[in-house]
Amino acid sequence: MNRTLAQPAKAGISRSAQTGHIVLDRVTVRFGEDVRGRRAIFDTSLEIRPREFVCLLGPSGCGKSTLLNCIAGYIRPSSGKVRVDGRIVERPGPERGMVFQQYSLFPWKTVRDNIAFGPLRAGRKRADALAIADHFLEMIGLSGFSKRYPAELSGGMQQRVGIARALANYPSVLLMDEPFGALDAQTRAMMQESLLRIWSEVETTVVFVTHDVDEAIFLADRIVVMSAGPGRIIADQDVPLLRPRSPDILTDGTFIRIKKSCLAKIRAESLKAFQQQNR
Ligand SMILES: Nc1ncnc2c1ncn2[C@@H]1O[C@H](COP(=O)(O)OP(=O)(O)OP(=O)(O)O)[C@@H](O)[C@H]1O
Repeated sequence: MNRTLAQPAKAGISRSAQTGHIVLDRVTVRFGEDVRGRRAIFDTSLEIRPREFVCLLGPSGCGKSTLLNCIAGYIRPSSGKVRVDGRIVERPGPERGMVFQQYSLFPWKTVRDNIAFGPLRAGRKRADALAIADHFLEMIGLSGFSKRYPAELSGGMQQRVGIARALANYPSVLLMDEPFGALDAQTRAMMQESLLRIWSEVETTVVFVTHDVDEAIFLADRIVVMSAGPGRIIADQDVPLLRPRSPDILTDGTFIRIKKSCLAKIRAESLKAFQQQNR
């Protein structure tokens, strides 16, 4: 696997190769005022190693986004702890970049200024911030679009800018909540390949939420399947497919075996979730 550093020296940034270690220790999240509040996640422990690419799968409403938001620091667990690189997560931070399904770019800023925003806010000089933006624009293949505004780009291009914007903070962890969910099938397939190429150039742990089993297997080193609410981990499956990956692996025997296993688990949990909703 070719995992070279994304030229941080040029931008004056260096990071230990071992950052991006995530530990969830018996995390429960309740929404509501007291212990009778509805539990979205229950007593969940999980360890994700530096630079791992982990996909979270599970039925709708099982707590995937809640778990991601706990790592991001947007939600504080009702009990248990989340640690990233040994530090307890208490609030959002630039070392944990987030990419949402909705592109969430600043519509009034150019593509280049959207990407430069994080480094500027972190106190970098404008010239440095723009150099970082240019570096990531090149990485995502949109150097020719630096002066455009988000509304002038396709959905896939906007999402590439969203990824570049998160990476411009040189995060140790990249959290992605169904980032390709709003894209058509062809664009989505191109984005998956593009993401793997980008990931091969940066030293970042990725936690990626999706409903799409093919997408999860294509991208991940490891797939974590969650139960119907309250979410718990019911399967933790390695994906032993070689990298770099091409769409040919969709017909590989190992791919199909993992797909059957994941689909069976998700179907069983989706049935439970459906029955819970109709009670
Ligand atoms: N802010 C909130 N207040 C109250 N309940 C919430 C809140 N956020 C999420 N929930 C509830 O927590 C549960 C888990 O939601 P979450 O969005 O994490 O699931 P999900 O697996 O990401 O769902 P989907 O796949 O449909 O996006 C759901 O029952 C949801 O209604």
